[in-house]
Amino acid sequence: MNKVKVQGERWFPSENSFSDELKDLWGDWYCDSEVGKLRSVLMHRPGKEVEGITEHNFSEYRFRAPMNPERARYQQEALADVYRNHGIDVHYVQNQRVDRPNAMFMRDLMLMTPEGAIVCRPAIPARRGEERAVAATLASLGVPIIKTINGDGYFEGASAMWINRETVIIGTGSRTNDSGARQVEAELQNIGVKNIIRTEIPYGSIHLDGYMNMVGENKLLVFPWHVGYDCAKKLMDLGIELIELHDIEELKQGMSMNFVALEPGKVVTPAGSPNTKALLESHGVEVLEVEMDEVMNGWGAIHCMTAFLKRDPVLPK
Ligand SMILES: NC(=[NH2+])NCCC[C@H](N)C(=O)O
Repeated sequence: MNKVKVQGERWFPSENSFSDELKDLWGDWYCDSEVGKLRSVLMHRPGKEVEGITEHNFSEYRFRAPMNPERARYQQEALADVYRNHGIDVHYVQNQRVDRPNAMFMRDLMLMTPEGAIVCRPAIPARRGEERAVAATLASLGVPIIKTINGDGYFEGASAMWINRETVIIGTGSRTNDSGARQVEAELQNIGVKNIIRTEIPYGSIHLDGYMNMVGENKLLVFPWHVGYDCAKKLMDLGIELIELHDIEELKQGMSMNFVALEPGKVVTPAGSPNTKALLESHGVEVLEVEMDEVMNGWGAIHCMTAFLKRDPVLPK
């Protein structure tokens, strides 16, 4: 008589959550804010792709002016040195395409979350495809990819801004459509984000970081004429202090809001915007400056070039 035996031991699933196991199984990656102490970033060193940007073609790539590759690399390296000097790990994208001059603006290609990265889908044809090398690099580092924007959606990382573990702003406009925004919202809800503030990005801007940026826990620098009233109201109701920057020349020409917080109350910012610097200092923010004029010819600066891989958590008030 052939007896099939039930094996003595049962194989039970682990009831641990993904985030309980993230550190052990993948690595120490996390981001739920723009200001929690910065530990690790992903950048792309401008390679061959920026060597052919001239007077004749710069606007095709949505650059502001031709770019001197050597100077741009030098300025990016100076920024990376500031990060390294603050104990931040700087990782670089591997094997990026050589026909995508905007690839250095890493912010737009991924959005880090507490459980891993969302790989974006850039909106403009001149950028589409940059995300593939980013996905491969994330995989090789061991950063989980929790979502890749697909279907008819497009979404760029700078269309979202973390306020704290429970709150994220998402802006739709020329770089993020409703489908892209909904895909991101679904992922954020899945990992416990409670307040998603949807807002419209004005015609004259492409990303949220063109007119808002966090400088400390519960402290947001804004250009008040761009922030929708409903968005501002929701933020204030959540206890977020809005600091108003009024200098449109510094904001647009000097990209003075395009900074990265190294920790709450300490930012590294493009040099040359004294009014913004004074405003930040008057709110107790320490400001480090780095020359960025060459990089700015690509119409991006410090915040645009820096994707976060790890920040310390920031819990809601
Ligand atoms: N996060 C940002 N603000 N990125 C700016 C990207 C600039 C780039 N030339 C583009 O049009 O895509």
